[in-house]
Amino acid sequence: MSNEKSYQVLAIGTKNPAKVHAVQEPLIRELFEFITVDAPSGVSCQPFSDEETRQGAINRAKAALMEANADLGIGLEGGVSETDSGSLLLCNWGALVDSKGRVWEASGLRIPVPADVSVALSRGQELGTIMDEHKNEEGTNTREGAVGLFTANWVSRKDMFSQIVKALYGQYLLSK
Ligand SMILES: O=P(O)(O)OP(=O)(O)OP(=O)(O)OC[C@H]1O[C@@H](n2cnc3c(O)ncnc32)[C@H](O)[C@@H]1O
Ligand SMILES: [Mg+2]
Repeated sequence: MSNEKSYQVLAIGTKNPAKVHAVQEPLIRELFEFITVDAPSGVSCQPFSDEETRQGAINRAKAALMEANADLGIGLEGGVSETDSGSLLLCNWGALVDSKGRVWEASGLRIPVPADVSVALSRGQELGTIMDEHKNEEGTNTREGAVGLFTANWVSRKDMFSQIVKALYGQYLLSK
């Protein structure tokens, strides 16, 4: 008789290292084989509402699961949402799906987008591009992200998405 435990395949619907590490770090002791998939979000590159961002996360999770023929799929999506007064908030969503079609959702930290960045977003620029120009660097979205820049690096993009991942996985465990 074998004592070996079986690994489940968890497909992560992105190749962005900030998001991939946000999934791998909290789940490192769980029995998962991780596969990264460049999954389409099915929404705009820069989601502009809570609902669009949430839908992007669900679409990515489902596409990753299908593509990798995995047991579980996870999607993480960043966007902005408008408040009643017209200002913008950074918003972030995650979704976990299983092969039976069940879906778990969680959203993360919301933080105001500074006025000058909001103006650039309203002109149609993508947040990642605006952040890169601001820092005069490339690929800030794969590292600290906008949330890092807006919090003096007290919260990184990975930390923020990790909390979403923990909330997703906890809900999934409770449902088993
Ligand atoms: O490869 P993917 O997974 O698409 O990674 P991404 O960085 O493009 O991530 P999203 O599509 O989820 O994010 C939408 C846009 O918001 C940007 N962004 C950067 N930092 C962010 C943050 O902390 N929160 C939300 N969005 C952020 C991101 O670069 C995109 O322009
Ligand atoms: Mg993107």
